[in-house]
Amino acid sequence: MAKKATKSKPKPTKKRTPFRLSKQNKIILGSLLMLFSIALFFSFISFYFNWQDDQSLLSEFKDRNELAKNLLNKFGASISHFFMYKGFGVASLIVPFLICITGIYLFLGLPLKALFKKWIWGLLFIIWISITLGFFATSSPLLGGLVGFEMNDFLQDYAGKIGVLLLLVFGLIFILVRLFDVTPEGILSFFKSRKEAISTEFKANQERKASKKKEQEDILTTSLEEETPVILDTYTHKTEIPHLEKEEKTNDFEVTIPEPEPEETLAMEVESVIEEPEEIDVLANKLVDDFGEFDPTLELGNYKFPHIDLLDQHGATGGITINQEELEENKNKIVETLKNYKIGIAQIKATIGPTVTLYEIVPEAGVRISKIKNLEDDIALSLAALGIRIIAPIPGKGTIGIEVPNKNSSIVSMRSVIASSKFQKAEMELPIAFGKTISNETFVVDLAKMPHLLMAGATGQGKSVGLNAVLTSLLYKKHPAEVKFILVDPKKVELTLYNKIERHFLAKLPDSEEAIITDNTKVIHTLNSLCIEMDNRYELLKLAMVRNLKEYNTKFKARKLNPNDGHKFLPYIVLVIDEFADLIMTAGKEVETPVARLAQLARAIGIHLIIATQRPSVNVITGIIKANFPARLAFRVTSKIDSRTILDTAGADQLIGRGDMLFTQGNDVTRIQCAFVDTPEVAKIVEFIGSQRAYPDAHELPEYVGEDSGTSLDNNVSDRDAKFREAAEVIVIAQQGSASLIQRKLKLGYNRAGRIIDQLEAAGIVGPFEGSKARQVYVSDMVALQQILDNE
Ligand SMILES: Nc1ncnc2c1ncn2[C@@H]1O[C@H](COP(=O)(O)OP(=O)(O)OP(=O)(O)O)[C@@H](O)[C@H]1O
Repeated sequence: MAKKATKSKPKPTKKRTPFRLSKQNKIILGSLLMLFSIALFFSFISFYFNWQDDQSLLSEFKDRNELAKNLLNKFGASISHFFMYKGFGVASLIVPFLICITGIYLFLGLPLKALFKKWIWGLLFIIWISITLGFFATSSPLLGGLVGFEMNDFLQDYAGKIGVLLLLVFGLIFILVRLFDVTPEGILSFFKSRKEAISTEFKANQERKASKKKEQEDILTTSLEEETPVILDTYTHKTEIPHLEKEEKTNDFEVTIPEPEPEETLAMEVESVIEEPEEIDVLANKLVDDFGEFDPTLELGNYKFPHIDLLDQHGATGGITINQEELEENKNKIVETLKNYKIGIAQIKATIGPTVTLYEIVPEAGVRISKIKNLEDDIALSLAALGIRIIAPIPGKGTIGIEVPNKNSSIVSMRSVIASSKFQKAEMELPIAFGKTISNETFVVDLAKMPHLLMAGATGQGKSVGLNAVLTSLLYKKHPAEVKFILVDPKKVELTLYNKIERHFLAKLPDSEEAIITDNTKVIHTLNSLCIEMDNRYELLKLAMVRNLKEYNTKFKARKLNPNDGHKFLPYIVLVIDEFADLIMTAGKEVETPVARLAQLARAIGIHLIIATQRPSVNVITGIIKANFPARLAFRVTSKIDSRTILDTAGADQLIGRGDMLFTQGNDVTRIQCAFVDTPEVAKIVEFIGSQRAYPDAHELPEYVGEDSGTSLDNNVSDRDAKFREAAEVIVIAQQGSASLIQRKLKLGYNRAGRIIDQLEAAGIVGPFEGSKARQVYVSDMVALQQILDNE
């Protein structure tokens, strides 16, 4: 049975492709047709000049002594006679053209479907030309050929000369309109443009003549006048400052797909799959053809990215200076200290970083690593230095690392990391240049991949500078259309500078005056509003059938999403909270819950959180928050416990401060010297951006109506929105209680739709807010809804 089934399988495919040609055969046939078309063309042309001489030879085709004058001899004479004389006359020249195109299609393996249309049009054209020439050129029958002559004769017998003429005119109009898309407007505009071209040409001619005349006059007058000294204005003011251009993304590597070698033994033909384009794709492609891809940056098309000269060098021009003496001294001390504890060293190597030097040691065989680790304090004591960190062993290297602070640390300027090719060429969604690692490499990470960042550090250790470095990195790489910041600054002083870029880069609640949030209740509203934004975005992603913001925006740019359905380009949103401890202390769960929700869910929809705190204690960085912030950044903290809370390991207590930090995104901990960007530099950058043309307002977040406002459950029939009933019907029909559904179907703004949904909740038609899920609909059908509304 099974055998039978497998045997009968290939039959249908065999039936479907009876005339399929292999690739090689297509090439052979294609080239044959192309050559044949060339032969035809030449014989047709030469037939036109020699037909009278050659005509008598046609009956003596087999006689080898008789030669024709046609370029392709008797073959040319015969075939041309057939096409030109007995066929369509001059119009036959289209035949080699059609054969040549067919040959090219076969040769290149192009789909033959399009060819069919060409042949139909070609044949129509041949017939029309032949009849037309037959009609007009009656004295020279070779122009219209026998077909043209006979057809004319035939048609004129029935429709008369005028009838045939009108028929030919109709044929011409048909061909022009259908084949060449000629329209009356097109003809008019063509003549208009010609007229303009002629008149401008005429004007230019006139001007040229006039200037020539003037020149000649000038020469005459200057030769008569006395020579006067000419004062040249040689002072030119250079205003251009070199700009740090946004790098164009290039794809560096090529992927070559090797052609499969033809199999000799068993050749199998694979039918080329022609994917049927979806209706939406066809429309999107047409839109993209007509208007190009959607460009979110177009509204601020003239926006200039800040240039590198806005940042200072901070004296760090020549990189790191190596102090050989210090190196030798430290090495000797390490060797000696370890010797005191009977630990022998087989090898030692130093890597000099901007603030710290890493001594990598390979201990002699048999030495226990834990023994070295326990000597941390003793080594620090003997080196008489703060901030010694022992990494035993260095992951992936099999050595033990001892990090010793340099006596003279060098500042890593923000300028140097922004200018580094690593940052400039970073193909990341939200690239952040934190600073330099111990091996002096610029450290760049993608915030979109983190996807949230927790920062901690005791006061004065460089947190604010770190935050500024993050914001500066993004300002240098992103257009205002691509990213929006929400800045929360309970300290009220650290982030105020960014007020200047409110209408470029900041997002705020509707009706709120200050874009930088300093008030705790506003923080709660903003966080909840962000949760609403998150739900809305998820809804949009669901509608667009994509999994994340990047895919969504790509689809939107390709015009595959209709803005009338509520779709729009979605910028990344980066929420920065400068002092989280303060918020948690005052607002507790009210802040913790939305932060945790956002941290858990917001990664796919482009909302990223950066939270900084001075006090990394467990009641501030709670378990639920910690679990959702895999990327952590620790500046110097005061105790081992704090270091454990933030990094899950000790080490941050051993840092030396002033931007010395540890970064982890999971397992490995990297020591980085944070890039230094001073307040005046930030001021210059925001001034540069702020002075440019901006959006009319800051990016608006969805409105959040707090529970305290009391409007949510006010079931007052007279206060209801005019669209309440319609909205209720939409919700009941769709059985889905979402504000965005009302928004889309009734074309309302978000706030109004939100209010209606609250009124629907108050009327008992939908259930309460359930986070990212749509509200439950309590009314099952329209009859029940009618009853409820009538009884009110
Ligand atoms: N990356 C750095 N390189 C060099 N110096 C730095 C760096 N970061 C910070 N500093 C120095 O440390 C000082 C304090 O830094 P910063 O204001 O960022 O601390 P902070 O942690 O934000 O303090 P607070 O929590 O009190 O606001 C700076 O004024 C600067 O002199």
